[in-house]
Amino acid sequence: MTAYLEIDKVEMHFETKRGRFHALRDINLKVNRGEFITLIGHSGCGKSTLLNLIAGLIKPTAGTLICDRKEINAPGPDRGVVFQNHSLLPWLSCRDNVLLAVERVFGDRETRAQLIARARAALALVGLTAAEAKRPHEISGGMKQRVGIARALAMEPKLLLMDEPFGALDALTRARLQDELMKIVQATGSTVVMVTHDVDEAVLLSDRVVMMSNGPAATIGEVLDVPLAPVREAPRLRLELAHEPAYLQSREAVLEFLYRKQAHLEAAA
Ligand SMILES: Nc1ncnc2c1ncn2[C@@H]1O[C@H](COP(=O)(O)OP(=O)(O)OP(=O)(O)O)[C@@H](O)[C@H]1O
Repeated sequence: MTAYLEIDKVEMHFETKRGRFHALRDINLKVNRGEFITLIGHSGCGKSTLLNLIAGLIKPTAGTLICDRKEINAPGPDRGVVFQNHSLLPWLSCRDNVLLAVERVFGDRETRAQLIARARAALALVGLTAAEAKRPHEISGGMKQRVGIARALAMEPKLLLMDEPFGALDALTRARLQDELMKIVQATGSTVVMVTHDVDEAVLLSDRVVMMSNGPAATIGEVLDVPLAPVREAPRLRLELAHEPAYLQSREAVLEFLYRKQAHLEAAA
């Protein structure tokens, strides 16, 4: 089976005032359709850079990224992106923020009523029907983030890219949105690549946790297969997992990588 997303020998350098900066080296990763992947690593190791490469927002210095057999060289509606800061337009209602994205993808082949129906369905999926007419300043941080997710989902992307989508939220809101995301993934079967700093979030949600080494010239250090039933089959239940050996061992493996293996390298550098 060919992978849905294929990252092959990717290198990323940035030209800076102080010369060339080697951000990523020899990144190789294959993601299958329907898989949920998280990228985890210490701050500055290049997680967002890798996500931006997949989104097509930046181009690699070397190597190739292929999505659904086509080389990625620009952003596209097949890849929906959710950033940490919702980036909503403040003068538009929640519905119109979502509608804007929907129009870009489906505007040339659907009526306005159909486009509005799509925007409303996406807001319903994240539980925001009641807030449709509100503008961003009238809703909470968690709700804004849900509008951002609705906007990405409304484009029906085959690949959902999320850069610390819940990073700015309090722990309870974060847990609620993680649960919601699991339900959405089950309903849509989306393939997801998500950047996170949070070990529990990574293990709770993913089929595989991709652990990155420290930069400069960061690369994929280890990939952990999480031996739990995939979220796309049934949302995982956090309270049950708290005592589940497979969950606890996975969590320990990620902590070990981040705080023992990578901490040593950092100290030695
Ligand atoms: N446009 C750019 N120009 C120069 N250097 C950059 C650029 N973008 C990122 N970098 C550098 O590349 C490295 C990786 O940055 P990136 O934002 O991808 O890390 P990250 O793992 O997402 O960090 P964090 O977890 O703190 O968000 C950092 O050292 C950063 O300073």
